[in-house]
Amino acid sequence: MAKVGLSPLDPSSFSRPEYVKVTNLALNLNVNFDRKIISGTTELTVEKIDKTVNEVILDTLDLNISKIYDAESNENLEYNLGDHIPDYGKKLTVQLPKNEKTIFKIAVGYETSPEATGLQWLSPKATAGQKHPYLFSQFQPTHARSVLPCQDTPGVKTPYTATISAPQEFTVLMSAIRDGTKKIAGGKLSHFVQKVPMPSYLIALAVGILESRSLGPRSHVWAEKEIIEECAYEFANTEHQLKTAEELCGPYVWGIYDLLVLPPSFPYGGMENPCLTFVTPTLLAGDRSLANVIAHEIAHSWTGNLVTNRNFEHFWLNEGFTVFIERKIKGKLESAASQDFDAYTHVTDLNEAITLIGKNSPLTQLVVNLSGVHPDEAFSIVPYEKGQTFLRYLENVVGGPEIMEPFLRSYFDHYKFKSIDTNDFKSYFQKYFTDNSNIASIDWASWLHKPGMPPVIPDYDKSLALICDEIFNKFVNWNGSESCPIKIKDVESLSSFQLKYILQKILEGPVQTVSNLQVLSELFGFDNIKNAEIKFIWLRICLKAHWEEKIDSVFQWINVIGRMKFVRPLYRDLYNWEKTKQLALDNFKANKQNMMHVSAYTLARDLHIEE
Ligand SMILES: CC/C=C\C/C=C\C[C@@H](O)/C=C/C=C/C=C\[C@@H](O)CCCC(=O)O
Ligand SMILES: [Zn+2]
Repeated sequence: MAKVGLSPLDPSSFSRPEYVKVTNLALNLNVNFDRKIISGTTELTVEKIDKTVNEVILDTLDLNISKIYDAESNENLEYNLGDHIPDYGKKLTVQLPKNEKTIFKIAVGYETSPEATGLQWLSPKATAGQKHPYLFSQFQPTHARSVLPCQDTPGVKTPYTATISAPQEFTVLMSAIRDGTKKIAGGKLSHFVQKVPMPSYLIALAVGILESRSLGPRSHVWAEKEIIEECAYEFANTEHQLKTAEELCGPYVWGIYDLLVLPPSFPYGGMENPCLTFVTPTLLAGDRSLANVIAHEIAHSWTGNLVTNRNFEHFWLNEGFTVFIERKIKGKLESAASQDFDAYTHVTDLNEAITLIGKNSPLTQLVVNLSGVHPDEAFSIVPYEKGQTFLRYLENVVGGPEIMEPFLRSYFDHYKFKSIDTNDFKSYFQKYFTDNSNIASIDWASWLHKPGMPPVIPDYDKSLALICDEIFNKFVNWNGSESCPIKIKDVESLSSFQLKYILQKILEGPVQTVSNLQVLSELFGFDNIKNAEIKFIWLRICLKAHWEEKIDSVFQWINVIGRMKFVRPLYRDLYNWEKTKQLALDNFKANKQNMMHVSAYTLARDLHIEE
């Protein structure tokens, strides 16, 4: 059911940019760690699209508004705040000055709530340095409205400037070009400019005690000093990845590409905030093996950030394209076999996700209906993996990468700086390939609108998987009485992705005995494994085997890291084992105040807790 007052163009926003549209944002905000609030003014430039309309509609969530005024005349403006709709907030309707102008500057004075869903305020003990607090944001999909009044829909893109005041010793970073700092009494001002129009969900802010290291001509990595050298080592290939992405996609328009490695509670692997990708420290494997997430975030510089889904019902346009490009970068930097291995092994993940959601659930369609469903609730890997599968299928139909890649560059160029929906993509594709008779066979309706697994799974190169299948078969056919049939020499040349694939097969296969798992653990050194992807699957295998000694390790890990990709399945596994069900519920209750809103919100649903 659609929620009252939400837009017909975007079921997750109150705003109506088709009448009056925000065209620029200027933030002037102060960060108060003691009160856990941000306060100040956001100035919005708005333009009448429909000259007969005299009000602008904005999204807000838990903002305490003190006044709204015409920034040019300083005259107060009338406004109305609607009823609070859980998860969506309040519709803010501002009456525009009554004159002949079509462009206005309105300023909103306000402060945020300490519970702002788009912010995480960390106490010193949740940081590596342990001495100072830390603040970071995560606005995708609809949390920008908890920090600034805005048209919080990806259908609206604007440039922004910001002046942020914070205590002197802190570094302030945003998804923008840094434009200098100035000392003031009791703190400092940090200035930012983002000239490229972008949606509200890409505005980002982090404030902490940070250091940086250069990664290349247009990149720095930022992190707390305790992990900065590790980060500089891990992400040393960033410039190679950027150059490869540019060869595939066209010019990089954002100027700089910096990385910020956040404290472990960050809920995602990475977030593609322009000029400053946010990443989880769970990428720090020590051997650069998880830097594919950086390729993913770099790819977003075109897919999502330059060409943006009009609303989150078309999220696959952001994420399916991004995974497709990420794997192409991998193919160019490593090999075609590893590109395909990545795609092939994720078919299993897609299947697992679809089974969990329900193979007939409309949320497993590529294009979803989000009326009455919050995007955070609908989020899964389906748009990522089903989306990339569709694009790979289309690539095969049109004649391969040599034909598809020029199309991709043309598509990015055609729709750059715009927000589009699936029909825009479809019509551009059909027009571009109008002379290609193969495209008549594409069953668009099934691909886009049917739930469940994709209609076609492309014939991927499985050479790297076959090596793993042999090792897996040896292990599962082992009765445990003779010595383990897997030897060091069988596994030492495996990549961490191959090891992960073997473990995934073990997880999906029959329950293992603890004694067989002990042998496997010694062989691979799982007790001290640094690679978070391996650690994750390994702990799931241990829980499935009801290996009681490992329960503590699981809780220790999920109480430190916040990455939902790992934390959610582990909580679900704990919930599904009678011995750990109540422990999981108690642990969640004890720790949810340390989690970001999105983690607490989705975990409460996973654990069937009525909030
Ligand atoms: C069908 C889905 C419909 C709507 C979802 C829209 C937004 C989802 C929202 O919850 C925000 C997602 C943010 C994602 C950020 C990063 C991911 O790419 C990370 C993926 C998982 C990981 O690696 O940790
Ligand atoms: Zn992504």
